[in-house]
Amino acid sequence: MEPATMAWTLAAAGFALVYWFVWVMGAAEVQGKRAVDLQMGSIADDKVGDRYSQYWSFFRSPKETAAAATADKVPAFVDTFYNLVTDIYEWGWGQSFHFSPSLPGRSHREATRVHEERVADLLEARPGKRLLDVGCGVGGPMRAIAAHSGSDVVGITINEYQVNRARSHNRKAGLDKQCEVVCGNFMAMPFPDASFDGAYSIEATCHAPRLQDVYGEVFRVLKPGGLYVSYEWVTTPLYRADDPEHVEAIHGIERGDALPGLRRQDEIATVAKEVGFDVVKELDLALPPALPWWTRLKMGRLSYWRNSLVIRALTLLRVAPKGVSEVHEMLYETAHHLTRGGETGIFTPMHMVLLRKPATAAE
Ligand SMILES: C=C(CC[C@@H](C)[C@H]1CC[C@H]2C3=CC[C@H]4[C@H](C)[C@@H](O)CC[C@]4(C)[C@H]3CC[C@]12C)C(C)C
Ligand SMILES: C[S@@+](CC[C@H](N)C(=O)[O-])C[C@H]1O[C@@H](n2cnc3c(N)ncnc32)[C@H](O)[C@@H]1O
Repeated sequence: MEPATMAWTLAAAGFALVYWFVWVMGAAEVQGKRAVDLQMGSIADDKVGDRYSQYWSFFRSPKETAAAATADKVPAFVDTFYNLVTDIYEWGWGQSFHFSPSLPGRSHREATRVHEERVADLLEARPGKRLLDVGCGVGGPMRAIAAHSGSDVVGITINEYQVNRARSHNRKAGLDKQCEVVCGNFMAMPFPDASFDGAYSIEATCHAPRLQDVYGEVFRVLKPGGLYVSYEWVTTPLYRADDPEHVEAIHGIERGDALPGLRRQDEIATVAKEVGFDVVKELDLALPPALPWWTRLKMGRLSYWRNSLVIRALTLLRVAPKGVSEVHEMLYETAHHLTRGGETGIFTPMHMVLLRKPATAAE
C-alpha cells in the first residue's frame, strides 16, 4: 500500500473509532445525556478543580468536629456535589438518581419505574392530588409518578442546574402542566403550611445533617391526614463499628455521595414520631425475596473503562471541562463501596417508611 493511502486509511479508522466511542458508546444510558454534553453543572470550566478540592475539604476535619461545625454548610456542599455529578449521573445512569431492587427478566429502566410507581400507590395518588417531591434531582421519579397517578407534583432541589434540567425534561415529556420544580432547601421550604396532599422523598433526605429538620418541614407543609413515603439510606443492624471492612465501606459511601453521616435504620421511625407523624409501615425493600439492587453497579470493568476513556478523550479535546475525570474516578470508587455495603448487607438505600400526619390535633 502507498504510504499516503496507508496514512488516510489509518486516519479514517482512527476517526471511526473515536466516533464509535464518543457518540455511539458515549451515550452510556439509552436516552441519557451524551458524553459530548458533559458539564459540571453551573460551575465555570476553570473553577471545576477548585470546587472539587472544596468538596473534599469537607471530609478533612475529624468527624465529630466536622458534624457540629459544618451542619450549616451542608446544603452548599451538597449543591457543589450535584454540580459535579449531575451530568455524569444522567449520562451513565439515567434521569432517576436512585437504586431499585432488580426484577427477573426486566430491564433496569423497568425496575426503576416499578420502584417509583410503588411510591404513588402507597400515597394513594390520583388526579386532583398535589404531591411534593422532596429532593427531586432532574425529575425522573416525578415524571413517572405524575404519569402513573395523574396527580400534580412539585419538586424541590437545592441545585439550580438540576432545576433547569428537570424543567427541560418535563417540557419534553409533555408533563410541564403537571410537574413543577422549585430551587430551595428542604430544611426550610418555601411552601405554606398544609399545602400538599402527599409527599415523598427518594434517596434524598440522607443529605440532611439532622433528619428532624427535613421531616419537620414535610410535616408542616402536609395537610392533616396526608401521607409521606421516604426511601432512606441507612446502615442495617448487621453493621459493626468495630469491623474495619464495614467502617471503610460506610465511610466510602459517605465520602463519595456527599453525606454528612449515615443514620441507623432504627433512627428513622424514632425521628418521624418525634416530629408528630404516625408510622403506618416500615420495611427494608432490599431484603429477600427482593433481588439485589447493587448488581446494576457491577456493570463490569469494561464499561467503567470505556466511560473513563471517553471522558479522558473528551477532556483532552477540551470538549469536557478539566476535572471530570477526577469526579468520574471518585464515582467509580464509590460504586465499589456501595457494592460492598450491599453484598455484606450492612447498608440499604431503600429503607421505606410510610408516615401519616394525624388528621386532627387530638389524634
Ligand atoms: C442517592 C444517591 C445517588 C445514587 C446513585 C444514583 C449513584 C451512586 C453512585 C453513582 C455512580 C457510580 C459509578 C458511576 C460510573 C463510574 C460511571 O461510569 C457512570 C455513572 C455511575 C454508574 C454513577 C451513576 C449514579 C450512581 C449509581 C446519593 C448521592 C445520595
Ligand atoms: C440522590 S438525588 C435523588 C433525586 C431524586 N429523588 C431521584 O431519585 O432521582 C438527591 C437529591 O436531593 C437533593 N437535596 C439534597 N439536599 C437538599 C436540600 N438541603 N434541599 C433540597 N434538596 C436537597 C439534591 O439536590 C438531589 O436532587
